[in-house]
Amino acid sequence: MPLSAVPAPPPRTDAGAAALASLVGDPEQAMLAFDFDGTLAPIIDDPEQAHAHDRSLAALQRIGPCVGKLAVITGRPVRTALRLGAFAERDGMSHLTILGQYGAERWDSSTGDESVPPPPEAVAEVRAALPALLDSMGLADVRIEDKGRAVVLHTRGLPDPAGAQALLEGPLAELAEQHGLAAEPGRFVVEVRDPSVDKGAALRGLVAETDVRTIVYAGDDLGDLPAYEALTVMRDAGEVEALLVAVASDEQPALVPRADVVLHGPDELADWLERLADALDC
Ligand SMILES: O=P(O)(O)OC[C@H]1O[C@H](O[C@H]2O[C@H](CO)[C@@H](O)[C@H](O)[C@H]2O)[C@H](O)[C@@H](O)[C@@H]1O
Repeated sequence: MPLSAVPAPPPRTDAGAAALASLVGDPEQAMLAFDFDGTLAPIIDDPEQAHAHDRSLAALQRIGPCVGKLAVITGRPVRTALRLGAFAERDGMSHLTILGQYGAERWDSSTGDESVPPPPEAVAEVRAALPALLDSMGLADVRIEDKGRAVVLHTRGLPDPAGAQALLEGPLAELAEQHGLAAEPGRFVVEVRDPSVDKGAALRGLVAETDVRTIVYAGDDLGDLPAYEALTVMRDAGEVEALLVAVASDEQPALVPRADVVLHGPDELADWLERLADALDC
């Protein structure tokens, strides 16, 4: 692959460079998979107002027809991801699968079919207990996002978001455990949900059914670590080539040491995707 065909910055690992060469050399055998918030969509205070980055979407519309698979693997419900990314209305996305709520939900652009199983009753029980708990902790201003299968407590926008999150983690873990759920931390959020689904299993399932050889995965937060882990295991076993992209932030550096390519925020991901579209000549 000529140097000019490598989207900058080049991978800092040999395994990442090999995966990028495979992607550019044989895009039909490749899957590009993305987290949504903090990766495709810039982080903002109100989760209802988040939107996918225009330039990333435009680049993906160019890239989509050239590759075997596009995927969005997100903590968002699929219907929310569809609304915030307007994925169903876009050209070039005929190979897109959205796996929502960490893989519990699914939508495929090729058929328009969506699978949204009913939420566990335990989540509604936790949701009902939250106002009293937050009141008792002096944290009544915490934003509650009810996703049906999960409930998310947001501390972004509070005067001390990190302090409020630290205060919440213990009591929420206890409440979640009482209901057979788990409290998972993220970027100024704690999410109470069923821990039996994760992005690693979701990604593995999609790889198994699509027969792709090269996978790119881009993420920014702790919920993306299982996808990194799954790809690392598959790569080390020689099953796939994998390129791990970290969309890094001061808030969450956990993915950086494990990434092949480190980008700083969704704007830099948009730049990288535009260069990739040029390299693929799509
Ligand atoms: O898997 P993802 O697509 O990254 O979804 C994970 C969670 O992201 C959302 O929260 C994050 O984005 C918000 C909007 O920018 C921001 O306010 C918050 O601080 C971030 O943590 C979302 O609201 C959650 O439901 C997702 O679980």
